Amino acid sequence: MTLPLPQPAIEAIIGAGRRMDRRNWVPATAGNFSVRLPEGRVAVTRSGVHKGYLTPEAVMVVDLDGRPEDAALRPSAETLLHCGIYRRFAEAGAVLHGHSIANTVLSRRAGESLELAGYELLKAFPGLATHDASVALPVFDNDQDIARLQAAVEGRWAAMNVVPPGYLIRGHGVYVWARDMEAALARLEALEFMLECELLQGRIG
Ligand SMILES: CSCCC(=O)C(=O)COP(=O)(O)O
Ligand SMILES: [Zn+2]
Repeated sequence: MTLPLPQPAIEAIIGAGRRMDRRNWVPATAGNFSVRLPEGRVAVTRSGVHKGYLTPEAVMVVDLDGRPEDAALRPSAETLLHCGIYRRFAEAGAVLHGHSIANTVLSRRAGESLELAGYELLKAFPGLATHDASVALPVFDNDQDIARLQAAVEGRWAAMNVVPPGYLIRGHGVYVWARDMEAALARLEALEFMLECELLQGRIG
């Protein structure tokens, strides 16, 4: 017997899409979102829909290996990246992926990581109580083979002492996670704010 998809998870995902669309972070059908459910289940957006106009039917359930409960439905093409986050970080309750202009442009110019330092909004990241700090966001080369991309992400995580709750994919977008959807949105907004600052600073020199 299949368990129901809880209404709060559906509402959190639809609300995230609307909020990110208002900021132009999910153009065309870009972006995907998920919420961890009990019993090893994950609510995730279906593939190929506009994330600013999600309906309850656009949210489905997969397991922690990305297998859909309803084989007739196609989950996000990037579901394995969401599942990788939930498998690795027990505290992760929601994952957001967006394609902003700032994260796309800056990730194309970055090396293996992008450092954000001296921003008050760094406090949106765990363990940073002051602006006098920095976060090195990992940057991964884009790859249409999502299982291979997830393997690269896991390889980098394994070599890090502290893993920041986010990363960039070059020329593609950002992934951010937190304990729940509200916290993930706050973290994403803080991160995108800092990325926009970096972009503007690059323009004015
Ligand atoms: C037109 S966006 C290309 C795919 C992508 O990067 C994305 O975020 C959306 O893919 P999904 O399968 O989740 O709709
Ligand atoms: Zn994407």
